Amino acid sequence: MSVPLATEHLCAGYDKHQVIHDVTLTIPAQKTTIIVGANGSGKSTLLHTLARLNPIQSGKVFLEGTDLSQRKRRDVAKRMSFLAQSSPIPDNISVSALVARGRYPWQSLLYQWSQQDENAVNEALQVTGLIAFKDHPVATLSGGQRQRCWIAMTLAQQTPILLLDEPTTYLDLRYQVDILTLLQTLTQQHNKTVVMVLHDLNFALHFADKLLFVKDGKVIAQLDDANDCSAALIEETFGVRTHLVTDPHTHKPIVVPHWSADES
Ligand SMILES: Nc1ncnc2c1ncn2[C@@H]1O[C@H](COP(=O)(O)OP(=O)(O)OP(=O)(O)O)[C@@H](O)[C@H]1O
Repeated sequence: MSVPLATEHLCAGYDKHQVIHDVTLTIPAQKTTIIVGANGSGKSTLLHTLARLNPIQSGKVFLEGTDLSQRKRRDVAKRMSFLAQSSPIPDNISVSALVARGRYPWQSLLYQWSQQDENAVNEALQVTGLIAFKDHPVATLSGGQRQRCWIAMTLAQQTPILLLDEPTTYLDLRYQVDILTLLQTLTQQHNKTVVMVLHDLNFALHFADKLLFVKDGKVIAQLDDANDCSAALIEETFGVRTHLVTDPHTHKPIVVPHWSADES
């Protein structure tokens, strides 16, 4: 099985401003990789660069063992989908029409809308709990429901690799758990590879098979086991003092911030 995504000495950013510095990493196949780090540390820039939405300044990104920059656009879109932090909603678009946009790499002049496209859209609506809203205009939905539409669109693309930038933004606790569980099911039962940025450290520690800690544009730790996370690493990454306790059910760590200077 080839490595879905990897970087070698990757440097990336905006014009002359370098944000990502010399990052070498591998994304494991059919697992969930979660990128964590402070605001402005470069998580989104890294994810965008993996998705080829940001130019590489130096170094390389490899998609399934081949140089990403050499792959054709449509070919990349069949292998890898990307959910941005926020996107403008097209005017008057319905939920099912937005989700159907996820099918774009599979369409061509010769190959128009098919039963397979219809099934992919319905399945994506089903798993995100949106069937009842399929004919509603997206603009009339709540922030959380809209977010589920975007996730459904990403799922409808039916790619083996999914990159998601903070997919649980706006979601209440139930849908945060539901969406992260759904993404976990995709890796465990449907052979998908998921890479996402997540702000909630406890969800990250629970759901990640691999954790990437980003600080000042560098990946300062790549953990294959959440139990290798330490309060020292969290303090280095976020500048916050914490202690870790073990969840008695999952045996995974839970991060508890030190609420006052008295806690040492
Ligand atoms: N389009 C852009 N043009 C120029 N600079 C940008 C752009 N997007 C981000 N940056 C800069 O790159 C740096 C990293 O930003 P990035 O969005 O990657 O961080 P992040 O870790 O995802 O932050 P957050 O947690 O707040 O979403 C910041 O200094 C930011 O100002």
